[in-house]
Amino acid sequence: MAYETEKQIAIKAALAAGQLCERVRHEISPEAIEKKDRSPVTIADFGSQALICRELATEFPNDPVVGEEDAAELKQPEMAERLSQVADYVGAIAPNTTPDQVVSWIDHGNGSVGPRYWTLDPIDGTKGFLRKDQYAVALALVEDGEVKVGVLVCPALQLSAAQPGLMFVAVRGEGTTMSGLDGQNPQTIKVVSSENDPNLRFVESVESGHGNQAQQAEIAKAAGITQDSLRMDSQAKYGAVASGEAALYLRLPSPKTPDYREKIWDHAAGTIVVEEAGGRVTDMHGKPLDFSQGAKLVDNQGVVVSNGLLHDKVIAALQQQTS
Ligand SMILES: Nc1ncnc2c1ncn2[C@@H]1O[C@H](COP(=O)(O)O)[C@@H](O)[C@H]1OP(=O)(O)O
Ligand SMILES: [Mg+2]
Ligand SMILES: [Mg+2]
Ligand SMILES: [Mg+2]
Repeated sequence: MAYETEKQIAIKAALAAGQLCERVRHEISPEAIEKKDRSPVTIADFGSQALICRELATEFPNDPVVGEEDAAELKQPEMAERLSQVADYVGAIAPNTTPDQVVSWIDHGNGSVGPRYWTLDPIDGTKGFLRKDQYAVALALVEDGEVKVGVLVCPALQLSAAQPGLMFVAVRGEGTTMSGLDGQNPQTIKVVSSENDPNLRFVESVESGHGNQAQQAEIAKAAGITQDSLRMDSQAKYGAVASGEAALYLRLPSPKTPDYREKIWDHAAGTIVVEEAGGRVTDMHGKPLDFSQGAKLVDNQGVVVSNGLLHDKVIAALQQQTS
């Protein structure tokens, strides 16, 4: 099987990072939420990136990693205490970790997009993380602009009666699986395959500023969706489409930030998870997402993620609106 080592290492690293994030999150006090104290997400973000980069640097020393975070802030003298907190959390999983190692692992994520690279969002959906809603650890391997391996660890996601905590894993040409966070018994998943499916609904961000909720509602309606949207933080939305919990995910540019360009780490892992489950991912003009241009998807605007069946209808509705 292709990319077997990459897949196994990515799973191991993302699960360890998810474990660290959950430990930090369980310790968030209600007062911290009240005060809008962002330190828990800072600690978990840095710890997650450190653990994943440590694994990738050891196993694939020649592969650049394009991670969301860097250690510039954490290296400041006034951040010494924060850095030692991060080192303690990382050390619980990778014993004897020093603060210097943490800094150098995080900075391993400062790589550039090239013919082969990894991209990492150590916590996608920081607002969801702090609200104790959805968030994801998202890791993907990209070669020649095409995502080849994607892992999404969603520690708070619960789609059936089972325990919360789901992992989605996809390898190009080999399908997508979903499992619990023990990684046992991965099940192959498929997108919604009929227009009569009760899950013919759409997902969108909780954050109104990350999209255009009014336009998203109109387009979903034009595509034949009659149910209200399901709002969810993070790339967990891609997991919802891949597993057939929803048929469409719309992320249209917010009128407040029309020039916003999406980041590669916010979409790479999710894209392959949906495509390998039988779905489609493009921008709002129907163009494939181009992961070869740098950290931003400079040639794409908005994102449309579907079960495939609905895709052309959605793009046509968008074209009609703007013509
Ligand atoms: N104006 C914007 N439009 C779309 N996405 C945004 C915007 N501002 C921030 N984001 C990104 O949305 C992601 C969260 O998505 P969701 O709302 O679906 O959970 C974050 O990674 C965040 O990036 P950043 O970390 O740079 O703020
Ligand atoms: Mg993100
Ligand atoms: Mg993030
Ligand atoms: Mg962020």
